Amino acid sequence: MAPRNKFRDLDDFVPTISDSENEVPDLDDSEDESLQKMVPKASSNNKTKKKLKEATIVDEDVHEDLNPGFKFDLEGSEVTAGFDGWAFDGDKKSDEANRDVDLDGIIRRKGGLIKIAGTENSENEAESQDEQESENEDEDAIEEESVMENQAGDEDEDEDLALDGFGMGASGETKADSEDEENGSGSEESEPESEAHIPEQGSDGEADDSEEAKAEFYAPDEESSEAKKTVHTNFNSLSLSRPVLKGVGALNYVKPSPIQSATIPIALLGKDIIAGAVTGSGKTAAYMIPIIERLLYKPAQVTSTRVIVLTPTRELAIQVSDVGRKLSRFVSNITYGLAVGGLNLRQQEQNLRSRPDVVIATPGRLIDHIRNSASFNVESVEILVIDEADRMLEEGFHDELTEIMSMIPSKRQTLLFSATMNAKINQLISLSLKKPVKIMIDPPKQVASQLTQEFVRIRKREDLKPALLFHLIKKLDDFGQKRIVVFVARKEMAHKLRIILGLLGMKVAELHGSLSQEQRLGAVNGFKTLEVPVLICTDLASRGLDIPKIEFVINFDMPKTYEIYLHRVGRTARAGREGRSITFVGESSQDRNVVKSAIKSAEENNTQNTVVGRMIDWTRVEEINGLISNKEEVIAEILEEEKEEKDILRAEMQVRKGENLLKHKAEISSRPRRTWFQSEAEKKNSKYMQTMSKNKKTINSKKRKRIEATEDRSRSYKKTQKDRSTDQQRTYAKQKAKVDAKKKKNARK
Ligand SMILES: Nc1ncnc2c1ncn2[C@@H]1O[C@H](COP(=O)(O)OP(=O)(O)OP(=O)(O)O)[C@@H](O)[C@H]1O
Repeated sequence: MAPRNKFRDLDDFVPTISDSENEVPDLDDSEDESLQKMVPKASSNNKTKKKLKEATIVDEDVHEDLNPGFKFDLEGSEVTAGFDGWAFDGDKKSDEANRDVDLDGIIRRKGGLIKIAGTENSENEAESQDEQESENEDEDAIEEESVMENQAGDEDEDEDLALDGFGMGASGETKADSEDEENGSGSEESEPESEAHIPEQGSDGEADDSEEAKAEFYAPDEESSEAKKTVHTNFNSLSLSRPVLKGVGALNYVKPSPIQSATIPIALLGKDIIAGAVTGSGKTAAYMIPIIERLLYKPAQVTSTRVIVLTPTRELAIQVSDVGRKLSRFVSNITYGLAVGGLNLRQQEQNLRSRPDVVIATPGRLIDHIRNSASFNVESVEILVIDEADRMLEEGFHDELTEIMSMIPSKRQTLLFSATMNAKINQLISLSLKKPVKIMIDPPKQVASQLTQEFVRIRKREDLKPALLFHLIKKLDDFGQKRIVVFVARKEMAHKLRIILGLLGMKVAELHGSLSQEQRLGAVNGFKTLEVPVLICTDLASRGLDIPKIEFVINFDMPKTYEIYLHRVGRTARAGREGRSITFVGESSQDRNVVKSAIKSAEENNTQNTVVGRMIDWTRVEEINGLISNKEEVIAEILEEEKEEKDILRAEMQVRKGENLLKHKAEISSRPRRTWFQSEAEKKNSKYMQTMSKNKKTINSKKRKRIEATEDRSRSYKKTQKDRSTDQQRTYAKQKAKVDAKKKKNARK
């Protein structure tokens, strides 16, 4: 029989999974549990029901399965959805719905994706891999120099890597320079995809919490220092049950990471926790292990959702569910469910109907399911985890979190995990934590110790960046055996780079918010299997992406803040492995500040030797750029062709949608309308109000009236079923005409 949890004997054991009042059951015979607590009370959650009634009713999302895929508009700034790609394939759409433009096919037709003359480094030609590697090493030796070493006497202005980090004043103040930003990516048309909302650390303008406030809010400091002091050198000493230990062992975890060692015992005690540890330090298992351990003791007969894990992105949710399933693979009766946007709503509904023990959710979709999915409820939730808590509290999830808090029982255990934890007490209060134990591992502003950080100063060669990227990828891994993640600020750039590199013979994948669910899954899975070893992504993918062995992270565009930089480079050098980041540095103060912070942090942590400058053979890069310049026209043609194909696909989709509508009209109109938490306009307003209150600015009456007017407008008119039906028929007719015209045109070609 599996060992019992030693904490059960402790006086201060606070139960969360409802085994508490009774004897500890045997693992394989949990029928002697008290049932009452697990049975949802009929009278509970009146508040929820009231809110349900009051909820705004908007259009039914009856055709979400017919999503025609993403439209890539290089002129616009369309963002369709947050990232949700992960190793999840339980939610496949029909082949018809999956049809997508074959961009690689177009690139190939235009002469790309084959090795083209002039793109190979001379040293690579007709040489064995060994020979090439040794040459690369030689060249690397020339290319790399320590940023920390003063290159006195070297007058070459471009390659002079000075003690202060490219003459950028690294050892000076890291505060934003007062001078104007003169370059950077200001020439781009649209907003960066997701960076803007991540505030600079310490720049939130809120005063630090007073000592008295902290003493009142948090558990005594001794509890957290005691937890950190007691280092568990193996999982056995954490008093976990055998099936859990087997699950941990199957993942090859030998030793608990510091955050796991400190938090697992406290979580097993049922206490609330606020935990922070650097990215890649094993936070997911730090909360999943105690959850699984506690679920072992749940009553067998009653199915109910006992644990909710909230994450900001669908990708992270899917990843957490993956880790949970793996860790509990030797536990027979733990079930998981997902409630995340972007995946098939009806399939999720079906799954949630069985009331899985653990539901991993993004906030909006969770609210949707609580309101609209028959027989799913959260009345028996006993543990709530908020992953990436800092981001959740910062990024406009406030209203959703408040709503969720009002729906789940207040008698629960709450666990907050984050890579950084800047949230102030007044932000945390709404989460109704009970004397949380605060456990912060590692100084927050630090990269993994096995990470080598390289910087390349771009100066006025912004336009050479695509060529430089190609040159670097070839140098780092000409044989496609290593995974390289490239971060860019905008999805348009990710797309364009895919085409440019494709035309130079290099197949790469893109990952950003304008892709459909299937495209994202395809990109991530192809990258995981090394089918496509280079993944170009925006910051949507910079958090939570845990793919084993990413060797290199290239920051094609410098992130806005050092915090985002930490998240990006945290994709490599995970769990004690080695990794390398290469960052292109422009001349803007923003770029300089990130370099300064990296160097300063390395100095403080005595890891100066891990920050190096990379010197570049710019002549070679210029040559590659020449090849790219010759292809401007082809690039434009590819984009045009892609757009046309997308238009056709979309139009065909509309036609099918129209046909379906007509065919299933009666059934569709008989479905109950879904209710939504907030309309888009309400959400925008709410975010605006939050920003205003955060910035402590008062809104003048004019602005307030304008906001109220928008709010009223968004609520005053709701489409009727008839309106919708007329709209759809009109669209159907239009799209059909369009498709016919296109088909005719193509036939003439
Ligand atoms: N005790 C352990 N021993 C070895 N590897 C571990 C251990 N715990 C976790 N890992 C591995 O470390 C990697 C990072 O873990 P995880 O994604 O949970 O980190 P994280 O702190 O949540 O990162 P992020 O903040 O980026 O989400 C994963 O591949 C995970 O399997």
